[in-house]
Amino acid sequence: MSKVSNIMRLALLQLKGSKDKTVNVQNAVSKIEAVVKEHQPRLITLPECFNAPYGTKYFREYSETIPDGYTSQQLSNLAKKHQVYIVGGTIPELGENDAIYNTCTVWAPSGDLIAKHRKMHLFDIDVKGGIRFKESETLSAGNDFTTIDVDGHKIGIGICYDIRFEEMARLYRNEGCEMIIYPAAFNMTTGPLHWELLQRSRANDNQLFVVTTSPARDSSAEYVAYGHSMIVDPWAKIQKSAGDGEETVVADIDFSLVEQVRQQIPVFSQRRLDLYATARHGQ
Ligand SMILES: NC(=O)CCC(=O)C(=O)O
Repeated sequence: MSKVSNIMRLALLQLKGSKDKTVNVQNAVSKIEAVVKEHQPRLITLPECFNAPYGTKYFREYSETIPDGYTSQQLSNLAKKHQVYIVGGTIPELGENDAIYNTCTVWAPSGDLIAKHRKMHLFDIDVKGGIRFKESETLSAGNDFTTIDVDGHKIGIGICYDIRFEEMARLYRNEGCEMIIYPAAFNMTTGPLHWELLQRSRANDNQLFVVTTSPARDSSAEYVAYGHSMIVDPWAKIQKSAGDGEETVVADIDFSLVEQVRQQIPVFSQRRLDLYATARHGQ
């Protein structure tokens, strides 16, 4: 599709979570209604696991089929009602053969599901004295890369831990993406160390926009999310970021920055691929 405009208004909803799925989804619904009324964004993003508590013991209980489950239907209706794109954070998805996935749905203004991204890299870490988490205890990994087209702009989708894998972001850049959106929920151990660093790194390496949307921080939750949803531009500058509480971030993305950076610092045409693809590759 040809580019309709270089400017796109985005709204990132950093939402409070709870153990009540209906409350979580209705909170998202009311925040979407409010931001549409006040700012008319073209694209709205939600956090990772926004309809459920983030924890391996909860994923199956809260899981739903896509696109006929309760959460999907709410997002589809809103996208259609307000003629917006919704990158619907993630929800635990009940998939084929009883497998559960951490899945991002993307809804077009027609109300149609235009993409479904299953988290490809499961969050399995054990930081001594910090955090141990093992998504693979209950989740299966997705195997497919996901890109969408919004008004002629190609956007890649990843989920949280996926951001640590530079190869995935590189692949999206090579496919022509100008932005990568990661619904995410970093934590209080790795968040302060790596959250901003990873976003600015992926943006800088690939000369594109990086957008993350986190749940709001709730210090009484079993998993305490870091917050600080963020938009980083292709110069690796933070365009806008949230604090740690419930917050809506609205920003106008200027996609012409992508081409500016790529022309002025043309690393992608300067790569010495003739030298990198050696026997050492992969060691
Ligand atoms: N939900 C996640 O994938 C968390 C990733 C994370 O916190 C990290 O440090 O990576």
